[in-house]
Amino acid sequence: MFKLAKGRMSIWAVIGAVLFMVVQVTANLNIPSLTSDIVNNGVVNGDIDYIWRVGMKMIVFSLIGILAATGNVFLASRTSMKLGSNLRNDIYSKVINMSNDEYDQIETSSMITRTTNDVIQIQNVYMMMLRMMLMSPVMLIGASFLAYNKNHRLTLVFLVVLPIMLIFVGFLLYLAVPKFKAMQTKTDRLNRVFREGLTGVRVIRAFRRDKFEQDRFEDANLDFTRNAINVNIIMAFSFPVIQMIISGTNVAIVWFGAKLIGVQAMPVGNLISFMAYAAQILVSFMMLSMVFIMIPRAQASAKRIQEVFDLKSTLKEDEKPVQADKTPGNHTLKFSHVDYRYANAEKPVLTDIDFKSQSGQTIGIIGGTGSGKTSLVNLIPRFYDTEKGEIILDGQDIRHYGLNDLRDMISFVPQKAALFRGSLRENMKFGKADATDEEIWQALDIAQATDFVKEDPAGLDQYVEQNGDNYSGGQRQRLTIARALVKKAAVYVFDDSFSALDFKTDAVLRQALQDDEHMQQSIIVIVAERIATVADADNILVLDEGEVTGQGTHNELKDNNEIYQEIINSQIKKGDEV
Ligand SMILES: Nc1ncnc2c1ncn2[C@@H]1O[C@H](COP(=O)(O)OP(=O)(O)OP(=O)(O)O)[C@@H](O)[C@H]1O
Repeated sequence: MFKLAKGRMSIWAVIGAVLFMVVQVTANLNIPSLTSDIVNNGVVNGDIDYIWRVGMKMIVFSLIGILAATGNVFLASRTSMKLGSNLRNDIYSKVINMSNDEYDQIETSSMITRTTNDVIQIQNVYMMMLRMMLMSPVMLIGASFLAYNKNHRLTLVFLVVLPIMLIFVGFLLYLAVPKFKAMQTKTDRLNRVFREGLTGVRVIRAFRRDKFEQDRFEDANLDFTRNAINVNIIMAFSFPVIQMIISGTNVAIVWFGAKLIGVQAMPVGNLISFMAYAAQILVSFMMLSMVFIMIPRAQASAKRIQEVFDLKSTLKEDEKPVQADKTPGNHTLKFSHVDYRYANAEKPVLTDIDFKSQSGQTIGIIGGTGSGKTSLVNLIPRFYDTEKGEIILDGQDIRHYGLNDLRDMISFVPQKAALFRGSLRENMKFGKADATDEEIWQALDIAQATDFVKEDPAGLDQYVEQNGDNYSGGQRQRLTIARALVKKAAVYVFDDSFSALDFKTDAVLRQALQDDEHMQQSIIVIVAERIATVADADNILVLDEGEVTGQGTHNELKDNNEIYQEIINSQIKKGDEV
């Protein structure tokens, strides 16, 4: 937990909070002594002047205490909130820069809980620590010392009370800590089920799984609620017990104190201040135990956050990266006997992938579902790294380029069309921040998106909802294609990006790509399940179970590749054009 705070909290704010706390405790500890003074020397002797003088002192100490407490709360809150904010930023930046292998290791819902709920636990516990954890021992020691000074014999009461308190707090910790710790994993489960339900709501409705999903959610919710209720029961049960212990202590103090006053072994005022110190001792003891209840939960949260930071990047950056050539023309791409295996997978998903291409050429990749097409293209921008073999771009192993430099050379249209909430213009500028409207319209033209974009009078200012939900599947695909085209790259990868387009649009779009001057100077990689989409490619790779069973032009493969023929036959049967 302390490791997480290192460098993310202002040391000056921490020192400031501690100093304010010391001032606050000193002021608070002085007030009971002044009370006994005012009673013993002012009230008992009827000395009004004395009462005024000491009274004024009490007011000054109270004001100092209030101001110091305000300063302490301000600095403690500020620096712990800052810690929370820094942690969130760092987790986000870690996640954004993760390789897909690392990303696959922690579920998205858990990642969200870690960034929000877990960070809040850490932030709260630091605030408590700066407020109470440091204050309690100082107050405990100070109050005990001063109480002992007021009357040695009365202090013996604590020899009975403190062990009772210790046993009770120990019991409380034993009951509450596991439940507090479990809160985080239960929050995770609740978020996961909720998230799945939300993202898959249409599927759930279509398959009439509403009841099943509702039960699943209720189950997770009930589990979470039960735990939360148990935690609250324990806490609710603890307060009256503590109150009872405090009241019992007061009764004992008054009982024995009265006897001491009776035999004139102690002045009346000392009894009053002794009771105040006793309250301070017990309250600080309680505050300390509360912190000890909260720390294990925060530690569990800290462990979960640290797990994210500790994810080792499998993507190693070259210490002396070579400069990438981002100018159009003259680019080459070569896969040299590439194997790839997902983390923890038994066998490679890609074996001995070998092909080459150059600017102006289109590579088609075709194969059945799960044959490894997406896995293959994901290797080009280094979303994952090859297990064996090399991918060579412009004569250099892609691992020799800086990661950002490499990704600048590639424009990628992922299988799942993802758009972001904001204006269409903002979405289109994703790959080229300074793109002009003209460039954007040109890309929309090639992507066959101009017509439906123009239907909205807001044009490029039209609003894109989260995930691009206000567009149809085909429209979303065309917009993601346009976004990729706005970026001027050496390699364009279209991962099954034409699947939601009708045949005509698919054909017109591909023709427009071929006619575009910049595209003619780039390498185009098109992944498809439809023969028609890749038929014009200069080289088509036929993938089957991660292996290239053949490569060549449409006509070559049509004649001599069995799998290609099977795909053609299956699509002819379905009535598709070839
Ligand atoms: N993140 C992952 N972790 C583990 N295995 C994966 C992962 N992604 C894909 N796979 C496995 O790799 C194999 C190839 O998947 P891939 O997505 O590359 O196929 P594909 O040809 O693109 O399929 P589709 O056309 O259905 O998208 C599949 O068997 C799949 O289960």
